[in-house]
Amino acid sequence: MEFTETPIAGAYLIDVNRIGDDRGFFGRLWCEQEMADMGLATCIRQSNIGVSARAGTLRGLHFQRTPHAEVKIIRCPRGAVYDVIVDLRRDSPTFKQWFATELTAANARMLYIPEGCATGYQTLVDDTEIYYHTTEFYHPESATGVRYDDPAFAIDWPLEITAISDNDTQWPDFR
Ligand SMILES: Cc1cn([C@H]2C[C@H](O)[C@@H](COP(=O)(O)OP(=O)(O)O[C@H]3O[C@@H](C)C(=O)[C@@H](O)[C@H]3O)O2)c(=O)[nH]c1=O
Repeated sequence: MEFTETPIAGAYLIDVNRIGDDRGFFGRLWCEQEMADMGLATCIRQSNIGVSARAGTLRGLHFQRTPHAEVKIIRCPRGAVYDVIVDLRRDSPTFKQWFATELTAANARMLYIPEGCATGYQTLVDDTEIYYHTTEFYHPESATGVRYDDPAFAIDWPLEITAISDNDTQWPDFR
């Protein structure tokens, strides 16, 4: 696994170290030891799938508040997404900054999102699947979000939005 810190403090891109041969390649998607060596979370409590039918679908931006804050580790085994993280940690040097990367089936890239950051994604092609781990159980009472078009962040999304939940259009302005 190859770890690259993003411009958001404590958030990492995790790429597969591809060991290739004439059949294709082999690589690790998860290794508790390598995560621990990097000082990253190792406790996986849930693994979730999200499937979106249409390109342009936007989900997010979501996070869980303390005491149920969680790390998420996201990848895209089918299709492609533009995945955004926003730093909501008031004591962070990158507070209110955002960062985006493309996660695709072809690049097999993962995004490690620390506690206190919200994440959301827009699908870039039809029939896209994301698969992600969380370090905390789902607690609906702690689950919340910030709006994709909140002027506090001014996130650039790549496509016209073709589908979004009512919840995700209604998160209040961030203060
Ligand atoms: C996250 C989650 C949702 N649910 C339920 C709540 C709701 O009825 C239904 C669909 O939930 P949502 O509309 O929140 O699904 P979705 O918009 O796909 O939510 C996801 O968005 C991305 C950006 C994330 O970061 C994820 O953590 C998750 O919040 O599933 C669970 O039962 N368990 C869970 O762990």
